[in-house]
Amino acid sequence: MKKVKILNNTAETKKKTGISRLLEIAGEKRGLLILSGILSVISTILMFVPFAAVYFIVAELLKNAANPALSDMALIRQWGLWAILSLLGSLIFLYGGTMASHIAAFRILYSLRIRLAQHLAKLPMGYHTRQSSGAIKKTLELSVEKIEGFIAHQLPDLIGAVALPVIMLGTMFTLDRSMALACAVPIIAAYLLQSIVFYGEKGKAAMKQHHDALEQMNAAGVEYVRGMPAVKVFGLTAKTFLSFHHAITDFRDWAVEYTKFCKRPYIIFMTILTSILSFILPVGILLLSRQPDNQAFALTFMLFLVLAPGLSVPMMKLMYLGGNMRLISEGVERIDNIFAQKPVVEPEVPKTPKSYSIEFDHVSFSYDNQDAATRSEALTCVAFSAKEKEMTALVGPSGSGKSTIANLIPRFWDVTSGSIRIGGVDIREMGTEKLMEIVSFVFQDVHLFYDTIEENIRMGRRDATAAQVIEAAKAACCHEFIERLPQGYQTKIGEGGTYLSGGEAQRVAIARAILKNSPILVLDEATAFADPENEAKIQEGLRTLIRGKTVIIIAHRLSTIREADQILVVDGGQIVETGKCEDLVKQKGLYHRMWEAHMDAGAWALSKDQKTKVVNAS
Ligand SMILES: Nc1ncnc2c1ncn2[C@@H]1O[C@H](COP(=O)(O)OP(=O)(O)OP(=O)(O)O)[C@@H](O)[C@H]1O
Repeated sequence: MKKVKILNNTAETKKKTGISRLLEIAGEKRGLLILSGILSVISTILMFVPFAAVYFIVAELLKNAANPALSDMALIRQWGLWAILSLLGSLIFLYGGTMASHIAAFRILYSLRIRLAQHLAKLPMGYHTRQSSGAIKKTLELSVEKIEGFIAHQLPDLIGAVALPVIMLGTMFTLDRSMALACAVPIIAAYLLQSIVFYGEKGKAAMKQHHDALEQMNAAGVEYVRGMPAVKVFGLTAKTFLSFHHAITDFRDWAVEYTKFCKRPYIIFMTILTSILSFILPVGILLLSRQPDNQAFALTFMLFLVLAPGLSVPMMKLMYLGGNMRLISEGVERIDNIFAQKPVVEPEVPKTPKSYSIEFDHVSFSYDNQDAATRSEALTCVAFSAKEKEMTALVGPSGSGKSTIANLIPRFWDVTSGSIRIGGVDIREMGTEKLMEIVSFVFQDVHLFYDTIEENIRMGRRDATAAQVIEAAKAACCHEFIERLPQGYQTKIGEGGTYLSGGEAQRVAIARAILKNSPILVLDEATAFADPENEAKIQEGLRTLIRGKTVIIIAHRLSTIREADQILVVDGGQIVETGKCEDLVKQKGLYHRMWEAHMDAGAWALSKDQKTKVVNAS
């Protein structure tokens, strides 16, 4: 592997910021970039040749000003030819340089996005709940895209914009120091002004605000689009959906403030740069008035007048680059912030469990995204063991901690104290890859990817054949409805209006889990969306799925877990009752009350004459 340490999340990489960090990132494709730089410099030098040609042609004409017929026409034509050829050559080298920088940029972009995506997948769920997906999306897309712009376009421009003035000023100094100084003074002054204003603390703070405001706007925009059903139902608009509205107005306010902040220094900078001639003219005229017969000086003066305006073009480029660079640097900092997030800790020597029983050993847990002052434990000293190949059900009121217990098993979060063991091995000593291999999860909200149904099911096992996918779909009772879709298993979800109902999506998720066939299965509200017909099918799918597996199931409908080997009743983050259904009903505790409510709910019917019952069937 080549030098790709650049964006690894080490403390070392965190040290560099700004342009040096950008160059470090660009350094991943150093060879291509050096080639691009060399080609850009050659192109710049060639661009300078027409100026020299003009100089020599005019010198020849001036030499024979008294009798132009004596001018060496062959020499003049030769210089004319050189001017055209060098201009063409300059364009060819520029093309080569830009190609090299683009290839480098897109390779860097690719590897950066892949590494970012991989790193994000390794972060604990706590990070993802803390960060809005809009903000992450902005970093993944915009900030990375800006780096591409920097490497592909701005880096070669930067080399050209530095090389050209250096060559020009160098030539000027060899021709006439006083006039070269008159040229250099306004340029230095303009740059000092720019760096003081824009690179000062205020300029840096403005760039941070820019990214913050943009991130908030992105996050609120994603929220607005995601919450469209609620937006419609409650008649919200982009104006009345306040967080979105505020994000937009904040960004507008920032833009107005920043424009005000930049206005004056920008105008001064532009005025100085575009008026280099007004610095040279007085110096040149003064010197010429002292030696009116010096033809060579007159020629040099003329060359300065031709060259000087050309200096302002690369200088302007440098200014725009400076502005962009500040924006990009802030974006890079955000990328580095993601890399600096600690992934789920992996054991040095991963252990493999011998069996698939699950044991919660005095587990306490609190979510770290809550305000420290008001933070409370979501789970307190939870202890139970789920035997291998048995079904353990979690029931309890809403917010009691059932999903939290389930989410700790695949290490979406790590326990605050205590430990969770699978087959006697602490899950933190197991290696997440192994853990993910042995645990399947059917979530409350099924997420289907924008892909074919076949690929969505294959997510359970990447190497499954089409026949195995169909077999799993049949077992999960989804083969029939998939066959009815326009392109069967090749139908893309979300395309051409193909969407699945909640129950159908649940069955696809079950098919995935059947295909994965892992020995431990966590089912969170698997029948939450089901209508009676769907529920029967889901139950049938589940029966196939759970056979011979250690199952942890959270179910709202108590009837679905009647046969469970063990029921854990959770309340206020603690396990308050444990046993089989009939034993718990006899205990006359919380489960008994829930069971009664469940029975009531079964008999409940909607009628104008009956009073509405509020039933919590959990
Ligand atoms: N990501 C989170 N960040 C902070 N707090 C959370 C998070 N998820 C859940 N909680 C809190 O933890 C507690 C337990 O929530 P949990 O989702 O485990 O309950 P539950 O029993 O599964 O509820 P339900 O039956 O309604 O799904 C609640 O007080 C909840 O507000």
